[in-house]
Amino acid sequence: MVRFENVGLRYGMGPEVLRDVTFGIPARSFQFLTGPSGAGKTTLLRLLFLSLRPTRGLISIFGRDAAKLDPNETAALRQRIGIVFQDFRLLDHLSTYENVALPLRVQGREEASYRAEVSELLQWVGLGERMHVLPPVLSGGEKQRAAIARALISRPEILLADEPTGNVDPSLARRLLRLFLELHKSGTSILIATHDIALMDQFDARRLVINQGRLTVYD
Ligand SMILES: Nc1ncnc2c1ncn2[C@@H]1O[C@H](COP(=O)(O)OP(=O)(O)OP(=O)(O)O)[C@@H](O)[C@H]1O
Repeated sequence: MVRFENVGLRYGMGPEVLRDVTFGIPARSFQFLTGPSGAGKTTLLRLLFLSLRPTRGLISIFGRDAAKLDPNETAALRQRIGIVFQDFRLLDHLSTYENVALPLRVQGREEASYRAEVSELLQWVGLGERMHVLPPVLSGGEKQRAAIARALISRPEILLADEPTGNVDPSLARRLLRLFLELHKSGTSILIATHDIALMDQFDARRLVINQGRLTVYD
C-alpha cells in the first residue's frame, strides 16, 4: 500500500532529519512507530499523509508516486487515509459530533445515513454526553478521543495516529487500542506512533524504530 525507498528529508537548509528510510506498509498490517523524542516520527507521518514532500528518494502510496500528484489527486488519496494529529486539529466552530461526522460529509453522504453510526462511536469513546459541545470546552483527553473517532469513522484504508493515547489514563488507552484493533480486523492498515511501551507490549505487532533519522523494522 505504501513504499518508501531511500527517503531523506531536511527542513529548509537544516540537517537531514530522516535518512535513507526504506520500508513498506503492507495491506491489513498493524505496526507501531517508536523512537526517542525528536527522532523523526511526526515527520514520517507527515510524509505518509502527503503533507510534506521528501527531499530525496521515492514514496509510493496506493501505487501512486507521491512526487507526481496534483492537489486534487492528493486530496483524493487523503480521503483514503485517517489521521490522528498529536495536536488533534479539531475545528473549533463545529460541535464534537460535527467534527467526527466531517469525513463522511466530505464524501458526500447524507446525514440520515450516518447519524446513528457517529453517535454510537462517540458513545464508545465516552463522548456521548459531549456530542453537542464545541471543542474548546473539551479536556485534552476528550479532544484526543474526538480526534480518534474522526479518524476512524470513515473506515479508511490506512490509519495513522501520532501518540493517540498520550492524554488518557491506562484503562482508556487500552479501550482505544481495542478500537484500533477492531478497525484493523475489518481490513485497515494501522500505524501508531508512540512512546508508550506498556501500550506496545499489549499487542504483538511490527515495530518500526527510528533513531537519529534512521528507521529499522522489527517484524
Ligand atoms: N517544521 C520544522 N522545521 C524545522 N525543523 C523541524 C520541523 N519539524 C520538526 N523539525 C525537527 O525535525 C526533527 C524530527 O522532529 P519530529 O517532530 O519528526 O520528531 P518526533 O520523533 O515526532 O518527536 P516527538 O516524539 O518529540 O514528537 C527534530 O529535530 C525537530 O526539531
